[in-house]
Order: sequence, then C-alpha cells, then structure tokens
Amino acid sequence: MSNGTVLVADDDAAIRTVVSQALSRAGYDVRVTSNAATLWRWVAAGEGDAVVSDVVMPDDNLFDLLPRMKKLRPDLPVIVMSAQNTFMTAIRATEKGAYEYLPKPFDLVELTGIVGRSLTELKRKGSGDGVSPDDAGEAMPLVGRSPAMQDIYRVLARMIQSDLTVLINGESGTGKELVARALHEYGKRKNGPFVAINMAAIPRDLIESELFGHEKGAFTGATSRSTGRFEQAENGTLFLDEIGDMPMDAQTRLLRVLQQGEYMTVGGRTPIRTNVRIVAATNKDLRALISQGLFREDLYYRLNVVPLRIPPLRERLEDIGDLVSHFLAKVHDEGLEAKRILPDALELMRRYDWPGNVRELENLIRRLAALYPQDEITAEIVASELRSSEGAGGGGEGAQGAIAAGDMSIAQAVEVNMQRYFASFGEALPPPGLYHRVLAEMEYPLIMAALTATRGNQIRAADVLGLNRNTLRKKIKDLGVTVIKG
Ligand SMILES: Nc1ncnc2c1ncn2[C@@H]1O[C@H](COP(=O)(O)OP(=O)(O)OP(=O)(O)O)[C@@H](O)[C@H]1O
Repeated sequence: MSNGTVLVADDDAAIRTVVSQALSRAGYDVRVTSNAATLWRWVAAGEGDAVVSDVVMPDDNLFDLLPRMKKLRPDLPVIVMSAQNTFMTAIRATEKGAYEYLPKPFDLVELTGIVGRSLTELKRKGSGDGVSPDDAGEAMPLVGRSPAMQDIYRVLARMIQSDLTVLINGESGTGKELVARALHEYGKRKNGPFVAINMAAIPRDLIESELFGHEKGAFTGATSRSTGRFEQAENGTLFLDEIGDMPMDAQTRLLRVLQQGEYMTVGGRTPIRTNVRIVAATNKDLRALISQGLFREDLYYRLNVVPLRIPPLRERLEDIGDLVSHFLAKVHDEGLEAKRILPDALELMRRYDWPGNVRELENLIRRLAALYPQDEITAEIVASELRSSEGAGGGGEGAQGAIAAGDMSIAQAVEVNMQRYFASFGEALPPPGLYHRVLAEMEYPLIMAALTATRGNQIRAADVLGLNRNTLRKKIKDLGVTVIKG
C-alpha cells in the first residue's frame, strides 16, 4: 500500500535517482522531473501529496513558483533542497511557504523522515498558513556556509515565524547578537522594535529598573517615572545579552514575566501585560552557574526553550573565505580602499584559532584596510598583525593564540580582557567591588581554559594547573564545569 505520492524535481539526475529510490523504499509512489514547468503542471492538476524540489532549475526558480503553488494548494507540503546553503536560502524557503529546507548534501533518512512528518501533520492539521513574501534584494546578514552555520540557519528558519524563547550560547564575538537581530528582522515582529540590553554593562542594582521601569520615588534618585526595556520592546523583541550576569532578584522578576506574561515596575503595584519575544544570549555555561547558585534553574528551562549554540570560529574555519570577502566588501562600502588578500595570507588565517572569533577577524580586516598602503595583503603582514593583536579581540573560553605560543604573560592576558570588560561599559564604570569579584570569579574560566587546552584530559589539566588531580576533580564538580572530551 502506498503512503502517498511525492513529486520530486531536480535537474541533477543523480539526486533524482537517490531521492526517488529512498522514497520508494519508504513506501511512497514517486514521480520525478528535471524541470519546474512539469512540476507546476502536476501541482496545478492536483497531483502528488508532497513535493521535494531543488531551488534552481533550468526553466524557473522554485522560489518564483512556490507562492503560486501555495496559493493554489495551501496544504501541499513543499520540501526544499538547495546546494546554495546560505542564510537567505533558508529564510526565503520559509518565507515562501516551504515546509522544510534541506541543505545539500543531506541524509536520505532525514529526508524520508521529513516527508513522513509533513504528511502526518497535514492529516492532523488541515490547513497551512501561507506566509507573506516581501524580500526584495536585502543584504545577507549572516555569512558562512559551513555545516555548523547551516544547522543554525535551519533552526532560525524554523523559529522565525514563532514566538518561542530562544537561548543563544557562544563565545564572545561569534555573532550572538547578529543572530538575535536576524530572528527579529526576518520574523513576524519585524515591524516592532528590537531592544537590546546587556546585563554585564549595567550596574547590578539598576538592572531591574532598566528592565521593568520604575515609578517616581521608587528609590533614591528616582525623580520621575521611567519606562523600562520591556515597555520599549512591546510588540517586538527584547534581546537579553549576557543573561548569566543577571542578578538573582531580576531573575525572579523575569521568570514571572515568562510564566505569567505580566510584570510590575519597580515601586509599581499594578501588573502590566506584556507582548514581547525574548531572545537571550550568554557566553557562560549557565548549568555551571546554576550549580554555583548564581542562576535559577527554573528560569534556565523557561529561557532554553530553543537552544542555539553558535560554534567558535576555530570550529568552522571553512567559513573564513566567505567572511573575509564579506568584511572586505563592508570596509569598502565604508569608504576604505579594497585590498586583495593573497592565498597564503588566507591560508594563514585558516590556521589561526581566533580566540576573539568573528569579531577578531572583522577587526583584522579593518586594520589591514586602514593601515597598509599596498593593494595586496601578504602572509607576513597577516602574521605580524595577528601577533600584535593577540588576545586583544578575544577573551572567549579556550583563548590560546596559535601564533607565537607562550609569548603572552598571564598579566597581559588578564589586562587585555579586563580592558575589554571596562570598555563594555562605554562611558560608565563597572559596579563597585570589582577587585574581589574578579578574584572570586577567576577560578571557573581558568579551569575551563585548562580543560579546553587539554581537550578535557583532567590529568594533563591538573598538571598544567599544578593542582592535585582529586582537587581538580572536586573543583570541576563543585563549579559545574562541563568537560567536553576532544
Ligand atoms: N556569521 C557572521 N556573518 C557576518 N558577520 C558576523 C557573523 N558573525 C559575527 N559577525 C560580526 O562579528 C561581530 C561580532 O558579532 P556579535 O556582536 O553578534 O557577537 P556576540 O557573540 O554577540 O559577541 P559578544 O558576546 O562579545 O557580545 C559583529 O560585527 C558581527 O556583525
């Protein structure tokens, strides 16, 4: 008995063959075509229960056809396969009403699973909701086609039309804020405000009033009523950056908002209803903070509805080429002279480990464009720039430079990162008590860095640190350090 008929369109005969074999084996009737015109004819004639199609076909582009197909048959699930693998392909597929987007190469088991799911959901649901397309020539916000980035694009494409809370985790400079903005700008709240607040950049005792606003006279200095970020973000998205630095009291208030959809201003008595999508980000291990009693577990679960991990740049070095071209074009648009990066210079960048992630790469390209008169950037120039900036862009976990190993003193490493910390406050200053906080909070990043450098080997990490192995094991347990074995 057939599970239904699937229409497959791709101009590549090899893909048609493997896809139709896999679907037949899974119990579907399959019809294949190499062009968009035939696919359209079948769909218009009411044939097929699902479509699996490539984007670019010789006679037409699926994205031009999709709105027509969805208009005629809103319930027909269309699964898009693409070799372009960019953020915009994933987003456009969703915007045009695709059921799912599959970057090539994909797993055939996954494909048959998706087809099966689309048909079951269809039976249960009845009608699809066509999404309005309006996407004329926008800039590409997120760059990189590595498998890791494609995974992110797929999650984003799925999340964009929803209001689910997303928790983004990744080292500093990996693009967390950019991802949060993409979620907003391509989603259904795009006409509402995007409001960002960085918990690490605001004095701790002011965070609640910043978030929720305060009434006149709520505390000394509250001379008038003030609106909070929640109110400013109404009908839009609120991006809570460095959520791991949120004080406990503010966490409790935030939890209440997530549970009840309402909050009270500081000093206020009437609950205010709120309609805000929350996207939070952290470069810390929140589970570790939970076990140290610094983060509420119930809040963690409320925020972590959709977890999104952005891998550090050193785990997706194949993105360097795309990123370099992107940043060269960006600095050129800003009026700086375009440079050519020679192949061995690019190769050197592919061998570096980028403790400051994409931000460090962007800063490097900026420096190269601004500081060097010559048109061509050589490997020597890149090597000397990377050496001189070592650590300056960075600070994430596992921040060990690949070049000039051991050249940096601990004092320099700490100084560079403390300068970054101060700089994150802009004109303001960190809250008082910094000396003791720094000393108290050093242990976790230190152990984390040692474990990262030794790829989770506790015996070697204990040697590097000069700690007894049992002591290290106990500390790992107490601090809740997640050991990733490499
Ligand atoms: N995939 C990407 N494509 C293009 N630009 C990127 C990408 N990822 C990051 N960037 C750029 O790198 C810089 C740092 O990104 P962003 O500020 O989003 O990082 P972050 O993870 O939020 O950092 P932090 O934790 O330090 O706040 C930005 O200028 C951003 O535009």
